[in-house]
Amino acid sequence: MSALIVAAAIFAHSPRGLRVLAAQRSYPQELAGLWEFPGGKVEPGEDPESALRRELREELGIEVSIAAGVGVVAGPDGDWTLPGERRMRLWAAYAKGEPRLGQSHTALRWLGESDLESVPWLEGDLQILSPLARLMRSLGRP
Ligand SMILES: Nc1nc2c([nH]c(=O)n2[C@H]2C[C@H](O)[C@@H](COP(=O)(O)OP(=O)(O)OP(=O)(O)O)O2)c(=O)[nH]1
Repeated sequence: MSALIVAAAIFAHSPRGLRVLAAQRSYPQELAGLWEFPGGKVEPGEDPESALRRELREELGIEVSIAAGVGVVAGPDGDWTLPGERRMRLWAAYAKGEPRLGQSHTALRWLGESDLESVPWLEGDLQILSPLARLMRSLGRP
């Protein structure tokens, strides 16, 4: 069984439309500077959604509510396949409160669906950008 990573596409409504939070990794050196969905590894014995909530609390100091009617942003096989025998489960969520920059990241940025490609994402996340843009268009519609 490959290691499960849990992460969130955290949305916020802004006057210019729906935005999603991208976070720039601070470590390890080979990933530093690349952008990701905040999250991390599930610890032994932890259920995935609790792991997600713990990571978001630790990394950004926020609680989230999972987006009603969306839940998980699924790939072709549900969880997304990442390089290095990893899988990632990605939830659509809304932040309660403003995310704060912690030790894990060097920058946070709210991106609209048309500027998702304006930052260099981790390689495994590139497959998610088009489905995410589609989801953002549908969620952003009145
Ligand atoms: N959080 C996150 N990790 C991702 C994404 N895409 C992607 O390939 N990964 C990879 C990078 C890492 O190899 C792995 C996540 O590990 P991590 O180092 O963030 O996990 P963690 O917060 O539990 O870290 P640590 O305990 O090792 O410090 O998954 C993504 O969008 N978000």
